[in-house]
Amino acid sequence: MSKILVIEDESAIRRVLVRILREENESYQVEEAENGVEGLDRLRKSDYDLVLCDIKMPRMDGVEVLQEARRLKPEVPFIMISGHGDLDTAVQTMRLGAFDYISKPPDLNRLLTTVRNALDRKELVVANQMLKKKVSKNYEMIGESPGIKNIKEMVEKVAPTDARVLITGSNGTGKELVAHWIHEKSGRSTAPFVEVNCAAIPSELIESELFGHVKGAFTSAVRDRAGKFEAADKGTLFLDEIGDMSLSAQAKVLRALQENKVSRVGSDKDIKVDVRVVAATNKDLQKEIAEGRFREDLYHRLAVILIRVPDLNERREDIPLLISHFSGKIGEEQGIAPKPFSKEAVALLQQYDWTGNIRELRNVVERLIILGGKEVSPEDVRLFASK
Ligand SMILES: Nc1ncnc2c1ncn2[C@@H]1O[C@H](COP(=O)(O)OP(=O)(O)OP(=O)(O)O)[C@@H](O)[C@H]1O
Repeated sequence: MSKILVIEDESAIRRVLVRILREENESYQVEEAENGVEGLDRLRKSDYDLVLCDIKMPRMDGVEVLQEARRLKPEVPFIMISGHGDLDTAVQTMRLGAFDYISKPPDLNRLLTTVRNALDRKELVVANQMLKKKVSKNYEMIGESPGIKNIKEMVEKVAPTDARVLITGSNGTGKELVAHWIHEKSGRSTAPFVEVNCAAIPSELIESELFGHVKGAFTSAVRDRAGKFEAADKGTLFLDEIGDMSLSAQAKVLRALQENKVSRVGSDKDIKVDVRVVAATNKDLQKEIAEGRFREDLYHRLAVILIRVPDLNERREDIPLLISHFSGKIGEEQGIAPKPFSKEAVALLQQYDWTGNIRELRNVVERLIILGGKEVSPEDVRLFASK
């Protein structure tokens, strides 16, 4: 069902529009308003999939209605109805965000095609928004501590730029989460987020993984293959555990960053790439540089912006929020209601030594949900939360 609102002061035209729409499709639920003020009022109180709005009306004209509606409900498409003499205004309304305009007296075919197109677009916009919400919910960053607030502020500022970011912190502190966030909040969010765990790939394969290879470049290269830099074109490449990358791969990454070009292993053809690199490490890269294991020039290329994710032990005030967040999530995954934790149990968990590891905390919460009583008690924590 599609809910359509017709805002038109001339009753004859309003009636024609309403009738045409109702006859066209039984699933169109059409409502009417006889002036802009009433139209906006309806728009405030109810959700519509489409608005048809006259431009010239007494009290409040169509342009004003459109502007206010863009503020209130920007996802609702507007089709403007223009009479003699306001064609220029009709064109202008497109710049203000109107989907399209039709002229009076309305041409039946044009009207119905425009209505269908606008409704299709609305569906797409809504589906897209839902998808985005789902994604950003998955990467929700829980915490109200100054450390987390600071990271959220930095992400807001840094994400829309193309600046490279180096994220540091111990294991399981949430570095990958921060990288996802930077991508989601950037202009690159519709392009891929590609992750490479540099520590998990044997050093002899890392170059081919990152840059691809051509057939015959080495024994197992039986066909041409694109690397992760190419896969991340227009998007974000997340180089996790960058401190574990071999020196020869580092040299190639440096070149890719300097020239925005890569070449596949075994080929000297350059391929242009547009990639934002976000890297992460749990190592002290200054120490790695001092000991000759990490290139200083690469460090400076990567660490334009530095984000340090604090250990959980440095932000214990976030532990109760994380416990209830994980309890809800685990309940959702297992199709059960979230299990309550007693205040004392939470307080006890808050004192544990977690170093940085949020993953560890999640595991403990899961264990307590499975093994603990109806309400998780300090006794349960003592029994089951040992690491
Ligand atoms: N602030 C947070 N709020 C909610 N969940 C979090 C938060 N930080 C981390 N997590 C969750 O904890 C787990 C570990 O986080 P993540 O993988 O981002 O850490 P990491 O620092 O990249 O780990 P590693 O060093 O092992 O690569 C993930 O499941 C992540 O969703």
